[in-house]
Amino acid sequence: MEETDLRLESSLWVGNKRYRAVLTGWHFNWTEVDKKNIDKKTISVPVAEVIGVEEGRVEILPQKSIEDTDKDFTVFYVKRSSSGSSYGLLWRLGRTQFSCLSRVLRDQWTKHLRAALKTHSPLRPNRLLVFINPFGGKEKGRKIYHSLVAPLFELAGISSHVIVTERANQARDHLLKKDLTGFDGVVCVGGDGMFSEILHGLIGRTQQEAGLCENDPAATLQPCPLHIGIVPAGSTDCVCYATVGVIDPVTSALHIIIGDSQPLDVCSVHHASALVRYSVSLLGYGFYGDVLAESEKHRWMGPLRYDYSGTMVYLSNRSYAGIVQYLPADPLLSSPRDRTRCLSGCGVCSRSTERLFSHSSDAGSLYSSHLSQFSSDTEGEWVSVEGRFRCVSLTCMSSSCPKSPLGLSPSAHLADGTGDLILVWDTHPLGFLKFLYRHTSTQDQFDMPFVEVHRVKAVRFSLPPEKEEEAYEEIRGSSGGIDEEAGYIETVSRSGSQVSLAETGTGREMTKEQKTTTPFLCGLCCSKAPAVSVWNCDGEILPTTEILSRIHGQLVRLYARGIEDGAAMHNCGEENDKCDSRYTLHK
Ligand SMILES: CCCCCCCCCCCCC/C=C/[C@@H](O)[C@H](COP(=O)(O)O)NC(=O)CCCCC
Ligand SMILES: Nc1ncnc2c1ncn2[C@@H]1O[C@H](COP(=O)(O)OP(=O)(O)O)[C@@H](O)[C@H]1O
Ligand SMILES: [Ca+2]
Repeated sequence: MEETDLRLESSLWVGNKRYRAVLTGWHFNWTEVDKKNIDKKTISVPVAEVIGVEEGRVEILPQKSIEDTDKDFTVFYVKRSSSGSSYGLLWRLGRTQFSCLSRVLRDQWTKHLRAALKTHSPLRPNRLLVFINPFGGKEKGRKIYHSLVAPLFELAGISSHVIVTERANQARDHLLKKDLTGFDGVVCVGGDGMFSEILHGLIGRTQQEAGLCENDPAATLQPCPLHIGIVPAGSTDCVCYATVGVIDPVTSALHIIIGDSQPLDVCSVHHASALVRYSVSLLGYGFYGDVLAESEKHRWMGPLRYDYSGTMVYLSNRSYAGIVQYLPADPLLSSPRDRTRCLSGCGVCSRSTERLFSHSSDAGSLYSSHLSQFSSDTEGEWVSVEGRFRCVSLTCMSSSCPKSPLGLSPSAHLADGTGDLILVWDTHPLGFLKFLYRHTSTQDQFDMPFVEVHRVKAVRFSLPPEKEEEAYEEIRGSSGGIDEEAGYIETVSRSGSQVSLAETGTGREMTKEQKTTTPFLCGLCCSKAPAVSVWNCDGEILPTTEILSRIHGQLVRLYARGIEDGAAMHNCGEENDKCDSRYTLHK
C-alpha cells in the first residue's frame, strides 16, 4: 500500500476479481490486475462525482440495507447514460462494493475518500431548504421527492428541512422573511412557476439585505448567495431542461448533492419605475401570453392544457400592434444565429463571468456603467421598431423544453449577461404554423422572412398611442372599471392570490379578472379581436402591457452545470447502456 496526503493505492477486490485501486486526489480509479493486458479496463470516477462512501456492503435501492462486514466498503458515484429523446445525459447512482485485506486498510480507504470529497467539492451542500408544490404538473411532487430524492440526500449526508406548500407564494414569502441561517441552498420541487417563486424570494431577500432598491431599473443587483436546485415536477419544466438537459429528478438530485454550480442570467421587468417581476425563460407577448391566459382556465387538464390552449389560440389567428425598442449587445462577442450551443463549460459564458465581475471591487464604476445604458446620452443606441406582431419574446437562455428540445433561441447562453429578442411580425397563418412547428425540430425557426432575432441587453415595449386608448377602453369595458385612485400594479398568481404590490401612479393596469378573461373571450367568442395581449412571464401573467426589461448577468446560481455534450462523454467504444466508464472526458 502507498499513501501520500490524499493519494492511496492498494489491491482491492470486487467480487472475486482483484483490482489495483488508486486514489489520486482528483480521481478514484480501479483496474483489474489478473487480466490479459489487452482486456484491461480502468474505471475512473472523478472524486467530485462520488456521492457517498459507506462501511460494509450497502445498498440503498429498493431499500437501504447494510451488511456490516469489517473489511468491506461501498462507494456510490455518478454514472451517466444517454437519455434517448433529450440532448442531455441522464445521471444514475452507480455503486461498487470493495473488499480489503484488512480492516485497517478499509478504514484508510474510507477516511481518504471522504477527505478527498471535502477537499475537491467545496460547494457540496450540508443543509438544504426544500419546497414542494404538491399541485405542480401531475401532482406528483411529494412522491418524487420522498421516493427518489430524499434517499439520495440521506446517503450523501445532507440534512433537509422540507416544506410542502399550502398556498401559492408561501415559498417566496418564507424566503423573504424567515431566518435562512445555516442553509446552503434552496430546492424547488415543482415547475417553472414554483422556481419563479423561489427566484423572487431569493433575489428580493438579497437586495433587501444589501439595501438595494429593486424598483430602480438601473440598479446593479447583488447576486444571490444561496444556490437553487430544481427537482422537476411541473408542466413545462423549462428551467430544468435548459440547465441540465433532461427532465429527471434523480439526475437533478445528483447535481445538487455534488454541489454543481451554474450561473444564470435574470431579466427584470419594470413598469413606471416599479419592479413588476423577474424572468429567466420566457417573457412573451402575443401568442405565448394568450396561450397562458387561455390555459389557466383549463388547469385541470394538467400539462396538456398548453397543447389545447396553443391550438385554440393559434386558430384565433391574432396579431397585436406594438413599439419595440431594444439595446443591442456587443455583436463581436456572440450572435443568436451563430449556430453554437451553450453547453457545460461554455466559453462565451466563462468570458462573460470575467467581464461582468472583473470590476466588482470597484462597485462605483460598475454601477455607473449600467446606469449609462438608460441615460439620455445613450438613447441613440436603442433601436426602435413598430408594427403588428404575432409574438414578441425575450429569453435569457435557450428555453429548451421537452416540447421544443432546442428551445425558443437555440444559441442563447445561460450566463452571458444578454437575452435574445425574437420578433415575429404579422404573417399568414400557415407561415406562423411553420414557425411554431420548427421549434419541435432542428430546423432554423429564425430563417423565415417575418422573423427577426436580436441579442440584447434591454428591451422596452409600448403601445402605439391610438392602441393605448383602445386598450384602456377594452379594459374598462370588460372589468366594470379599475380603481384609478389606487394606482397600484397588482400581480396575481396563477392560483389567484396576490403576489406583489407596486405603486405606479398610472391606474391603467389590468385587474385579475381582465387578465384571465380579456384576451381570450374577445378573440374567440366575440367578433372584435382584442387590441392588446398580455405578457407571459415564466408562466405568470403580467398586470402591465408597457414594460422595460433588462438582463442582469449571472444574478443567481443553480445546482447544475449546463447541458453535457453526450457525444464527447461517450467515446469509450461501448454502447451507452453498457458503458461503465463514467469518466468525464474531453471537457
Ligand atoms: C405545432 C407545434 C407547436 C409547438 C410550439 C412549441 C413552442 C414551445 C416553446 C416553449 C417555450 C417554453 C418557455 C417556458 C415557459 C414556462 O415558464 C411556462 C410556465 O411553465 P409551468 O410552470 O411548467 O406551467 N410555460 C408556458 O408558458 C407554456 C408555453 C407553451 C406554448 C405552446
Ligand atoms: N400549495 C399550493 N397551492 C396552490 N398553488 C401553489 C401551491 N404551491 C405553489 N403554488 C403555485 O402554483 C403555480 C404552478 O406551480 P408549478 O410548480 O410551476 O406547476 P406547473 O408547472 O404545473 O404550472 C406556481 O405559480 C406556484 O406559485
Ligand atoms: Ca443569456
